[in-house]
This record gives sequence, C-alpha cells and structure tokens, in this order.
Amino acid sequence: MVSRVLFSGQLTFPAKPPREAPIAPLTPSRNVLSFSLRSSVDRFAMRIVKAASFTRTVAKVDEEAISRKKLAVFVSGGGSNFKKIHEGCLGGSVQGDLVLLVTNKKDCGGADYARSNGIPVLLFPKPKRESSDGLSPTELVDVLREYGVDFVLLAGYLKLIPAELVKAFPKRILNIHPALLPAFGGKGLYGMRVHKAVLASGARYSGPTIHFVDEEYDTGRILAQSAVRVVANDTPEELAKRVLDEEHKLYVEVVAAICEERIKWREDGVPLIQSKDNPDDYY
Ligand SMILES: Nc1nc2c(c(=O)[nH]1)N[C@@H](CN(C=O)c1ccc(C(=O)N[C@@H](CCC(=O)O)C(=O)O)cc1)CN2
Ligand SMILES: NCC(=O)N[C@@H]1O[C@H](COP(=O)([O-])[O-])[C@@H](O)[C@H]1O
Repeated sequence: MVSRVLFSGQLTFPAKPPREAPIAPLTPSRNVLSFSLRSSVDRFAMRIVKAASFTRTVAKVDEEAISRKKLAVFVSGGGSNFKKIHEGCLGGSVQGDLVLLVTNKKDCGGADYARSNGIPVLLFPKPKRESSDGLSPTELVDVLREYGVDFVLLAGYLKLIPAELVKAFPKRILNIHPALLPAFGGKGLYGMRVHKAVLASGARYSGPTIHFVDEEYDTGRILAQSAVRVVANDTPEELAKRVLDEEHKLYVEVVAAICEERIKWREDGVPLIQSKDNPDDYY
C-alpha cells in the first residue's frame, strides 16, 4: 500500500533501487522525493522511505565494519565438515578464511585435503611414542595466536582439548557432535558409537548439536541443533549419513553467523544466533 501511494509521483531516483546499488549516506538532495505531497499519507510514506534508507545506510555501514574472521579447524578423520566450511569460505557464504588445520592423525583425509588446498597442517597432541613431531598445548596456543586465529572449529576431532586452549580462546571454540546433546555425549561417545547408542535407546529423533567447548567432553553451552527422524529399521550407517548431511548444513550456517558476529549471549548464559534476515529474531 505504502509503496504504491509513495511511488505514484515523479521520483528523482528509481522507485526501488536495485539491491546492488550503493546506499549513499543520507543527503537531502538524494533522498528528497520530487513530487508534491498530495496527502498526509504521502508525508507519512516519505518518512517511511527516509527511515528505511537511513536504516539500510546504518546496516550497510555496520556490514562494512565487520572483518573477515580467521578460522582453525581440528579434525581426526575424513573431514567432510571441514571441506564444507572451506567451500563456504571460498564460495562467499562464510565471511572467513581457513588459516590452519590441526589433527592428531597427520595422514587422515582432512589433512590430505588441507595440504592439497595450501592450508598448513599441524599435529596435536604429540604422539604417545617418543617423537619430535607434534605440539605441546602451550606451543599450540602460541601458534594459533601467531596466525591470528579468531575461532577454533572442532569437526570430528577425537582428542580432549586441553584447558590451556579453552582458557586462551573463551567463547571461541566450537564443536559439532552427531547427536542431540546433552543426550548421547561424553567420553567414549564419538563416531558410529553415538549412532549405535541412539538406535539402541529407541530414540525417535537424532541430529547434530553445535556447542561451545569447555574443559569436559560435550558439556559446553549449546548454540545450535537440528533434528532428523530416526527410521525404525535404520542401520547405524544410514542414521549416520542422515545426521551428517544435516551437520554439513548446520555447521556452515553457524560458522557464517560466527563470522558475521551474529552470536548474542542471553543473561542466563545461553548463546543465541541473530537472524540474518530479521535482526529482531533470535534462535
Ligand atoms: N575440552 C573438550 N575437548 C573436546 C570436546 C569438548 O567438548 N571439550 N569435544 C570433542 C569431540 N567429541 C564429541 O563431540 C568427542 C571426541 C572424542 C571422545 C572420546 O571419548 N575420545 C576417546 C579417544 C578416542 C581416540 O583417541 O580415537 C577418549 O578420550 O578416550 C569423546 C567426545 C573433541 N574434544
Ligand atoms: N564426538 C565427536 C564426533 O563423533 N564427531 C563426529 O565425527 C564425524 C566427523 O565427520 P567428518 O570428519 O566427515 O567431518 C561427524 O559426524 C562429527 O559429528
């Protein structure tokens, strides 16, 4: 209604500027509509346009103020989540750059992918056997800082993150777990073991959980979850595939929000994601 009344007159600029049009700062000449105000509705409508234009300008300025984030990913296996996040960074859906890959298995699929894509690979923790390879917890923290890492993303990493690293990167380490925490989590529950436990329990739903990492396994603040149906005759492999497909979508969406600084912490300590489409909405 407003747009029809508003843009029925002669305008000095397109009735609806194309999305890619640069939003100029508010200047009287640019935002003055060149038609006579025929009624109070037009005057009201003009105020709407000016307010919207100002909001867009502010929003545009805010977007320009947000820097790209430097990301380190930790894996122990194939690294399919790592690859999806990397594709998101390259494709533009994630405003971040993968600057380091950390693994406890230097020949795993995720490490091979990193080396093929020019991403430095670090070994952590040191192998149990006597070896010069691998970093100590202190060395790991130092290297992450030297690379200017903003966020650490665990994606199928199967070792305990040491307290030194948790303390050095507060509210900046995320993990994805293949079940709906707090159920089916903790020491000993990883990979196919998780899906077997879910099936044995008779649970009708499963799905990925993304949470902040604290000093214990899977007890950090939950940031995002997505539910998938458990089918009556599911094998662990079939359930794993259904959950993994959902992991890929959820992790890229969450990392995009992290990089755009859309994580807000509620007063009771629960982290929320601010909607990209409607900043007044959180989930
Ligand atoms: N400080 C933290 N470190 C890690 C967390 C965390 O929440 N806090 N999450 C894990 C990932 N994870 C579940 O999401 C998980 C991984 C591994 C285990 C586990 O029991 N591991 C075995 C060793 C397995 C192996 O070496 O192959 C063990 O510790 O005995 C539980 C949960 C990553 N780190
Ligand atoms: N508790 C940790 C855990 O079980 N993590 C799980 O390991 C898999 C890694 O797959 P990927 O290497 O293909 O990303 C993912 O399903 C992830 O949720």
